[in-house]
Amino acid sequence: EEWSERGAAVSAKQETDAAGHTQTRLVKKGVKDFNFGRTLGEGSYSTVLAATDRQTLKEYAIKVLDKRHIIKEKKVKYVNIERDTLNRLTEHPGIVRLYYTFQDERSLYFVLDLASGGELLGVLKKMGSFDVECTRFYGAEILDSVAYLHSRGIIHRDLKPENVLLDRDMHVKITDFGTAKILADPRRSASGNSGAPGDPIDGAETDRAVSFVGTAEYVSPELLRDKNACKASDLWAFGCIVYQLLAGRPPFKAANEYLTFQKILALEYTFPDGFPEVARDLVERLLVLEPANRLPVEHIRNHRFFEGVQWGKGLWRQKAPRLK
Ligand SMILES: Nc1ncnc2c1ncn2[C@@H]1O[C@H](COP(=O)(O)OP(=O)(O)OP(=O)(O)O)[C@@H](O)[C@H]1O
Ligand SMILES: O=C(O)[C@@H]1CCC(=O)N(CCc2ccc(Cl)cc2)[C@H]1c1ccccc1Cl
Repeated sequence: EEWSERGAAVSAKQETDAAGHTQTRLVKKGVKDFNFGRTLGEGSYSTVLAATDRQTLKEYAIKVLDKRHIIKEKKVKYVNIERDTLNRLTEHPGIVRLYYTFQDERSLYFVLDLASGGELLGVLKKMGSFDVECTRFYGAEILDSVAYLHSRGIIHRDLKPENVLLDRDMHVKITDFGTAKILADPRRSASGNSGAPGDPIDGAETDRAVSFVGTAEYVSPELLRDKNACKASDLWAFGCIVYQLLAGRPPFKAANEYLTFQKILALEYTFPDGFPEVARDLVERLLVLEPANRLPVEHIRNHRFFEGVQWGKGLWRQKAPRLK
């Protein structure tokens, strides 16, 4: 049988010797336990391959990182953040799950859920834009997943349609946690900050210059202004995504990053004609400059736009709406 502790899974091999005594040897999974298939995609420091476990025939996505490249690019911190974050996010259907990690002399391997439906961005580009029903479904699954991240003290910090993957049943699988922020555990940190919206994040990062800013179109004003990300920063990005699904483009987009940042800080965006009123009200309550004044998760769940959505397990068991 297999069991995994702290993201490292070992499998037990039963062996019986000549005298009929059985031995249980603990064996860590490795490259040889998989048949590697097609390349699913490339990152700046990674290659993601489809792979099949040779014993269980289960399919995975295996993210392979070249150690030399990571060290040269000084990205070791991101690797450890990705591992620590994924190890904390173990039981939500909307988050790409890490089954185990292993390494060889050249590479690091993350064995992850296979999201064979590709990126939400790709689907959106093909459709142009989503109707209200599809936006409601994908918005609800993304929100439910973000609520889980926040409940585990994690801020994603780079939510965007590229990082919302889809599994084979077209349900959401959020990925890309190397740039996430793990809030100090309120029970442990002296500051006892609860990571409430607008609260500065735990001491570690605020002392140093913030090492990371998300993707221009989805960056929150507080990150641009005070270099501080908080849980409400993910809700800003969520507002941008809901807008983008319905409008077919993000609310803040300019010829270059600097002009995009200026639009964000000035809250300079408009709704296209025909943008559904009920969605407009929701977006206007999320794209608010002051993080503490953004609609919190529980109020978003109860917003008219999500009327009729079954939150909880029901959301993840229903069939994804046909994209039309
Ligand atoms: N679990 C997965 N299942 C299927 N495809 C995946 C999975 N994880 C990543 N991919 C695909 O592989 C590609 C590389 O992903 P990866 O997370 O390694 O890098 P990235 O975050 O996209 O790039 P960067 O590191 O530059 O931000 C992405 O385009 C993504 O669509
Ligand atoms: O936490 C873990 O899962 C182990 C712990 C033991 C270990 O040595 N590593 C690798 C640490 C590491 C990180 C970056 C580079 Cl470039 C090299 C090694 C960790 C690791 C192994 C495989 C894949 C990812 C990681 Cl972080």
